[in-house]
Amino acid sequence: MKIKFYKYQGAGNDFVLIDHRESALKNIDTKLVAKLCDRRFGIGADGLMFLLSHPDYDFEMVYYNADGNLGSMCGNGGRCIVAFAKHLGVIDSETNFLAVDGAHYAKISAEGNWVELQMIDVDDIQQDGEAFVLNTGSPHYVKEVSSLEQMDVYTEGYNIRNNQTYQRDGINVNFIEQKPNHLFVRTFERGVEDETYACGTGVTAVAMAMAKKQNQVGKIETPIKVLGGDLQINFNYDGQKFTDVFLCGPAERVFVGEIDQL
Ligand SMILES: N[C@H](CCC[C@H](N)C(=O)O)C(=O)O
Repeated sequence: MKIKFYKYQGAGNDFVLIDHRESALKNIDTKLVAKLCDRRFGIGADGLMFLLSHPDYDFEMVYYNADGNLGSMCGNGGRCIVAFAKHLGVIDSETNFLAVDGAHYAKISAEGNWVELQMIDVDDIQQDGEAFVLNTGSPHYVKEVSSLEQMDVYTEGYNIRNNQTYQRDGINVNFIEQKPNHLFVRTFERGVEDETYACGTGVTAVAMAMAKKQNQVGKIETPIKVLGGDLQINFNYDGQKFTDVFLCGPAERVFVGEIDQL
């Protein structure tokens, strides 16, 4: 049986997308998803998503990490699946859809390549030494560093993700460097177990941690550069809680193909 798939990327975080409304793929297991995401033996992606229909929402997003396991929320994946839903004609310029961490509202540009995705409210930021730890739909560790361009993000990120505190459940590890007009961020992703070019829930966590660290309150807009491009985080912060959180950035359909051997 041939299964049609779409490849999308958002700031270089790349995904395989499958329209599962007609239930195309049966027997989805870890091995199959991991193979489809493999960059040598499969299509290649940081994650794989199914778009499903849902009685109360425009659609439902089901996200798997590249290792084949179900993931927690993926912000860039969420932006890409909104672009996919528009391409399929499931939505037009805005949507309410369901993901693993609950309902999400999003807006998409008329051209279909710029998505502003509302993320969950956050009111709990912990500290681990100098670093901040928070959950923006996925768990994140956020640490400020210097000379981030030269840093060995794989090794440093791997060591934190696999230390005694985080080894069991895993964590996504984000390193930040303050630049004059933006934050530069690099992320080691759980579930990919490698550095990716962008992480949406990660840059959301970064913007929140920095606002808290710098005692900023009010309506805050944070421009962020990642390896794969530019993202922006907007939210309100009253010193306790982050609300009206939006992850804004590009989402591009790269190619369409067929999986013909499963
Ligand atoms: N790339 C994603 C994060 C995926 C979450 C995953 N790595 C996990 O912790 O399950 C993002 O844009 O937010």
